[in-house]
Amino acid sequence: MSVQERGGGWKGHTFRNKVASLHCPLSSPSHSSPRMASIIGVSSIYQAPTLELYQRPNTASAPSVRFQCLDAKSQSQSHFNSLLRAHRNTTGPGLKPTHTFVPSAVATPNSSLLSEEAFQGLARDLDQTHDDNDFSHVDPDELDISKLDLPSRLVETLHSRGITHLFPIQRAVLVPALQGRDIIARAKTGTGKTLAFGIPLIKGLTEDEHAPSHRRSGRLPRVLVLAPTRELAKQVEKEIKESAPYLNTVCVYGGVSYVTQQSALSRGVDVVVGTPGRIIDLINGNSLKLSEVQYLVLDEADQMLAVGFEEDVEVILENLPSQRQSMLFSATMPGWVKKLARKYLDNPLTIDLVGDEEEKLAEGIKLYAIAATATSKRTILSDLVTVYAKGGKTIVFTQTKRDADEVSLALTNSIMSEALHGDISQHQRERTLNGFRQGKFTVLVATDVAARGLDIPNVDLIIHYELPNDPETFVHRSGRTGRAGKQGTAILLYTSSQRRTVRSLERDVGCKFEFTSPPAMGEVLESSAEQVVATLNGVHPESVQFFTPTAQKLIDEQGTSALAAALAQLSGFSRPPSSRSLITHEQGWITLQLTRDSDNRKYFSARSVTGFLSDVYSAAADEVGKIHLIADERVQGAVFDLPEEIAKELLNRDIPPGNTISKITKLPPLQDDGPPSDFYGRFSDRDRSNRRGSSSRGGFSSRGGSSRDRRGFKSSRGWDGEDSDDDDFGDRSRRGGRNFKTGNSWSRAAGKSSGDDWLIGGRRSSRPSSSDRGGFGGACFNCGESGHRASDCPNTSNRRGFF
Ligand SMILES: Nc1ncnc2c1ncn2[C@@H]1O[C@H](COP(=O)(O)OP(=O)(O)OP(=O)(O)O)[C@@H](O)[C@H]1O
Repeated sequence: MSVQERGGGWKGHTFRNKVASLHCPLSSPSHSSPRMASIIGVSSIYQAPTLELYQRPNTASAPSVRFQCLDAKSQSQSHFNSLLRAHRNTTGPGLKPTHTFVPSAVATPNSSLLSEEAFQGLARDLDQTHDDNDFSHVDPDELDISKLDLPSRLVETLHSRGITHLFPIQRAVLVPALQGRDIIARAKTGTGKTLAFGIPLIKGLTEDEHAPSHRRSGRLPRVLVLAPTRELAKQVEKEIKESAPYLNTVCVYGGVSYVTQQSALSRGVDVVVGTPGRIIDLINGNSLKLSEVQYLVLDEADQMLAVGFEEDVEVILENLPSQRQSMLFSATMPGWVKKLARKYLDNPLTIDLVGDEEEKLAEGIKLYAIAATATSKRTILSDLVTVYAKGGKTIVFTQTKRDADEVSLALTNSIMSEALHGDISQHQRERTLNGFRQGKFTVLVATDVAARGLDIPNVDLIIHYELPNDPETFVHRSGRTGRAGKQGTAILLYTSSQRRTVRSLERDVGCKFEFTSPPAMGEVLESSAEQVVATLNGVHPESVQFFTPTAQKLIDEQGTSALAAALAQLSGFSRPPSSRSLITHEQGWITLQLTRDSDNRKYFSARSVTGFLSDVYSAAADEVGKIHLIADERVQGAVFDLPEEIAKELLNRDIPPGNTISKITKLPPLQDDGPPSDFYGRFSDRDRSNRRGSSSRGGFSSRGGSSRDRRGFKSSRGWDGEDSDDDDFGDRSRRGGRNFKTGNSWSRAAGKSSGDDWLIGGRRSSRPSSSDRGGFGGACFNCGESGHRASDCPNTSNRRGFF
């Protein structure tokens, strides 16, 4: 412990290796200004900052500061008080408090608390005190829930759930919440926000519990938690119930009968968790009375806005007693949430564990980006699951309900999978989520309604089957893995015309993707075999005995190939995997590479490839699929797809000298995107919705409201028409609430409508093929001009000897 005197004031206290730095001297005579004394850092959250300005008698200047430490542990408090006494002794006796203020504080990601004034003052004042702000070492005792004076029943149940130490957001919220402060908080996904408000609420209710009025039947709720979706509400209920089974917690949400909820409420309740729509219905039906609510929690407040609950939320808040404590959790702070905080929260403390930190994702999530086309996505999906999830749980996010159904159906051939979206009945959703939680199936294909808040333990892999609507959605989707400090993987599938959007996503989210290719067949086979081997451990020893004699016989006869055959059969590869394009991943295609000697300075384009093919083997020119130029200035070359049989034949043909053609197993770096539109026949998303018979809405819809995202794009989901899943997970749509849809503009900006790769000479080309036209569509391989083959090249002077 040290007190440093500098220049008539004091600069900082080191307290049990942590720093409570108080910035003095207070040079301004106007000591009523909070700016005069700023707490620049408090390492222990137990030292909730109350700042008192002291005025020396008979002097108009140099007021002193007292920093009051409100600590859960009296020992710490008394230590700190002696520190303050020491300080007072150095500055003289007779100080009188003139002004007390409790600064709004902001907890930084390293879990220190900084006053807002201090934040502002930091840039101005922080000079040589950097070392003082190293808060990295936190006394483990401060996190140990058995040492925090929590009710023993709560500690026991938390322990039985494997929860022994607080997570940072819980640590940061606990003391101010116990002091009764209103709180606005934000932390990364999966970091334990539910218990951050849950633990102080449960403590408050548990201590009250012995009051007779709090045990009587028919008692009114003292806690109200508002959640934007039914699933989130149920999850909060589950977390509170599991942590405090002795309290009566009731969850109310739409889509199910009122009767059960009404009778649960009438029996007496401590905590009500629910979606705003159903809560209002129950208030109107006189089944829910909020007159005794002491604690309000608004979970995922910004999502309330996104799903159109803002009016309902305000109506509910108007109905609450004004004497209450409120906590608001929100990932972002749109205007409405700020307004809500100003109007309904009392001098809230802001606890922000994300701050300006660039990386908005929880640590431990490894990110990959893989280029794919609409067609190839389907083909590679099961390979991605096989290789990256390794038999664990995967959530695949689609934009539309229809895609969720279709993708799930397509996957079911190889991997057990279920869809989850707003068109599925509430009961079925619950069955699906329970089945997924329990591992009855391993792949959940969901629309964005499942992105926020859902806590499914041990999800190993997230696949963004389509680009998310906005960076926040990306963070929330990805945050379904890597929860509670675990590791996870998220893969973003994008079309080549979306590459720039992927780069913007990196900037916006502050993350880095590893750009990689879909798994090669060898990796898929290897992972499949590993997973099959892992399942062998689950075979009962008695069953093994039955098969041992046959196994022995097979090994004697065939050696290891017998076991290999069994593994191949169990992996679903009883037949060898057919060849697959490296570009589109379609089966039955082979990707070849053509390179031209670098001393040949002629212009090389995709048309040069078709020209080459028609000269060497015209069937290949007719059948060629995608062509991509190699992105290496030193190499004149391209990769292209051919049907398997044609490719084999081409490889047997003689080719002009100076050229090399080969089958490749890995793509070289390819030149970046072509035009951002696909005029070669893949359905753009707009086309796709028309194809499905969706009534085109003739542009972007915002159904009852519009807002702008931070790029200034008008919010709407645009193309998805009625198929988009704008969350029926709450009760909003039934109540006719306004439906703000954020951000599809972002994916529009992402080139969502444009879709496919640059395709020249493609077999899906809407342009007539060379045979249709009876002419030649490629460029002459000799002179580079279109309309003729190299063999017919009129530019004889340019003709190479070969022809
Ligand atoms: N202190 C703790 N120790 C161990 N596990 C914890 C602790 N606190 C919470 N958990 C577990 O961590 C998981 C994630 O918690 P929670 O769902 O509250 O996260 P969240 O921050 O609300 O996430 P999201 O932003 O995605 O909604 C839950 O399974 C929860 O039981």
